[in-house]
Parts: sequence; structure tokens; C-alpha cells
Amino acid sequence: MTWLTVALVLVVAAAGLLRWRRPAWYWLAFGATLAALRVLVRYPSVMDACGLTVPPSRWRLALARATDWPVPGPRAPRILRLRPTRTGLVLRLKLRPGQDAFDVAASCDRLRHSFAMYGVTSRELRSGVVEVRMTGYDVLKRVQMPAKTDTRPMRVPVALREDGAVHYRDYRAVPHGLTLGATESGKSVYQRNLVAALAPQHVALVGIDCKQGVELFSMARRFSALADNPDNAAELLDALVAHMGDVYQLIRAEQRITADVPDAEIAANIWDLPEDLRPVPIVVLVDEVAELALFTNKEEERRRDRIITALVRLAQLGRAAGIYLEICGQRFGSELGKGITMLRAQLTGRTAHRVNDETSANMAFGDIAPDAVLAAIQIPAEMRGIAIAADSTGGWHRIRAPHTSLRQAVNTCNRHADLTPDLPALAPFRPALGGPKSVPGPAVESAPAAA
Ligand SMILES: Nc1ncnc2c1ncn2[C@@H]1O[C@H](COP(=O)(O)OP(=O)(O)OP(=O)(O)O)[C@@H](O)[C@H]1O
Repeated sequence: MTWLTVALVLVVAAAGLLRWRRPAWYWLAFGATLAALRVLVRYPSVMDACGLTVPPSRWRLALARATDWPVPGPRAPRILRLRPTRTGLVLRLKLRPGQDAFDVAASCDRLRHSFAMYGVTSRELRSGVVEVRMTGYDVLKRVQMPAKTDTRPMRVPVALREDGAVHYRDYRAVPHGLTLGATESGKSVYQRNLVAALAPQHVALVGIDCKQGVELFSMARRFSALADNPDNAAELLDALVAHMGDVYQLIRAEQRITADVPDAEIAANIWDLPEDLRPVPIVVLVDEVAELALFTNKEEERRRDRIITALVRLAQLGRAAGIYLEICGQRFGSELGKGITMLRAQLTGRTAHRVNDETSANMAFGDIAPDAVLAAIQIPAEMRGIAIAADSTGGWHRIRAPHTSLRQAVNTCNRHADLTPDLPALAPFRPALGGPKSVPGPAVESAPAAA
């Protein structure tokens, strides 16, 4: 009996210690089981208290009246599945007649308190079926990405969402992105994660870093082209526009061949081309974009117009040619001059780190996800790296990228330096440091698809 008591005390002490110091381990060791039991035991009463039940059907009442059976109580949504995950629980519910997904969404905060979870969100999976995702602890406090992620060509894991799911940057679904945030809010760390995630993929990385290259140039071995000042950037962007024209010509040439072949697919973008002809996709990362839009004299103004025009053309036409923009800055509004709002409208993948004012939050989300504006303003200054991510569907999430150091990102880029495609169209902008290795390729003088 004494040994049993000692063992029990030790287990409780270990659980307490884990919960305090290592909440992720606590969750895996104890938390998931306890929380699942708590949800199952409290489920009927909690759903009733949250107004998520419906009265019993008339035939049940009639049956109870006709027999000696007890009168049936109110009915909660049926549990289809309760699945513990690495960070929480996922509850799949079948709604009762008369209920809708909004009822569950409106009760998320009450469910969070009642089930003693850290966070609860819900979404409709299909008509009448709702998924409630619960997190057991603050997963954004110390971000740990899962070992296995659903990475695909041009779809990379970049951060963790507050509901424990992985946040992916999917270039084929949302081609162009805009990342905003005040100084020291975590933009560079986010961009670093993006580069490190893209490095093992079959993709050409092109960088424009107007912070004199301090962020992107150290990762030069994995970059096919780099520019560190507005003059170089203007020329690099012109070269990219010319490359885009070549890719369009290639697609047209392929269309001319396939047009005469009955039942053959007609290519409308690089992904429809046969793999041996497909030009390598390009991600263009622009850091501190406002530097490209500032000018003090007429000549600089002409350069600025040239840069913004090239960016707008790439944003409007780049998707089919496999050219994707990833623009980063502190603010990106109409005060930066003409063409900026037109460019911003094309950058539909939005991420906002902590911003200093509501106007900056509106620049990020005002036009696509107004609900996210308040969430962006509420990001606490001490939680660097926390961001709100939204796209043109209107949905948004709180996310945080893992704290990847520049050293780690550089190591990843160096490890994958042999994957750096050599794009002759961008040859003058190839970084001198070590230089990318040449990957021979046919179409538009780029690398063959290997992803
Ligand atoms: N995801 C994160 N997790 C933990 N800490 C972070 C994260 N992102 C950023 N930080 C912390 O915040 C600091 C500033 O981050 P970062 O350099 O990315 O900001 P920034 O927005 O790029 O700033 P600036 O605009 O001045 O370049 C980092 O040194 C790091 O300590």
C-alpha cells in the first residue's frame, strides 16, 4: 500500500512538473487521456448548458408515453469521432435537425471553459457535420513543428496555427503573398522559414533585399539571383518580366503542337506542360518593399515607377508562368504612391505580424478579411513571431513560425545548394558567393522538373 502511495505521488509530481515545464510532453503522457475522458463524461451536460441540444423527437415522446419508458431528454449532436492529436482533441459532430454550424461556432468559447481546454475552434466539414478542434495548451508559446507534414511541390509548412494544425504556404493555390509587420515583429524569421522550407524543393529562389542584403545574402548558395539595392532590383525585375515572356512563348508553342492532337490536354500554365519541358518555378522574395518605392529625385522616381510596373506585371501574369511573389515590409499602402494598391490587390496571401496602428492592419486585411484586422491589432508586443494569416476566402488564423536562426537557415540552404537552378536569363544577378551549381535544362533555359 505504501509503495502504491509513493508511486502515485511520484506520478502526480511528474505530471505537475511536465505540465509546468513541458506542456507538449504532458499532453502526450497524461493530458490527452484525461481531456478525452473529461469531454466524454461532461459532453451531455455541457452541450445542454451551451444551448446545443434539441428537444426529443415527437415519436420518441409518443413511444415513451405509450410505454413505461422514461421521458427522453434533450439531444446533443451525435459524436461521430473523438481523436486525440499531438496538441489537442478533434471532435467530429453530426448535427441534429434544426441545428447549424454557426450554433457550434458561437459556443466555442463556452466549450473551451466547460471542457477546460486552451482553445476551441470549429468548422463545417459538410452539410450537417462539424469538426471541433480543441487545443490542450498554448501551442504557439514554444513552436514545435510535427516531424511529418503534408509537403508537396510548391506547398511548404511554414508555421503552426493556434489550433495545432500546420500552416502551409501553397503557391499553386495562392500564388502571391504579402507579409507585413512593425519592426522587430518577426517578418525576417517568417521569411527565413519560408526559404528553408523551399530550399529542398525544385524551385528557383530570387531575392531582393534592400536591407543591404543582410538577411538574404547569407543564404546565397540556394539563390539563383539576388539584388541588394533598388538599381539592381529594377534590372532584376525587368529580367524576370522578360523570362515570363519566354515562358508564355513556350506554352504557346506547346499549345500549337497539342491543338492538332485530338484528346490531348492543352497547356494553360507551366504545370500542364510535360515534365521534361516544364520551366522551373520561381519564388521572388522581396524584403523591405517600401525601399523600392521611395524616391528623392526625378531619376529615382522613374526607377520606382519601373520597379512597381514590373512587380504589377509579375503579380498579374506570373502565376501561369510559375513566377510567385512573396513581398515583405512594414507598411504597404497608398502612401507609397501609384500602383501600390493595384499590386496589393494581387497579393492575396496575407500575413500580418504585430502592427503599430489600425491603418497598417487595414493594409493587410481591410480588403480581404475585415475580421482579421482586430486580431492583428491585438497581437501582444512581447509575443514576437505571432502573426495573423488570411487569404481571399475571408478565413484567418493566428500562427507562429518556429524560431529558426539565420545559422540554421543558412545551413539548410548550403545543404541544398546543388538544387539551385541556373537561370541564364538571370545570370548577371547570380550571387558571387560560391555561386549556384548549374542544372542543365531544356525549356527557357531552366532546370527540368525533379520534384
Ligand atoms: N517565430 C518566432 N518565435 C520566437 N521569437 C521570434 C520569432 N520571430 C521573431 N522572433 C524574435 O523577434 C526578433 C525580431 O525578429 P525579426 O528580425 O524577424 O523581426 P523583423 O520584423 O524582421 O524586424 P525588422 O523589420 O526590424 O527587420 C528575433 O530576433 C527573434 O528573437
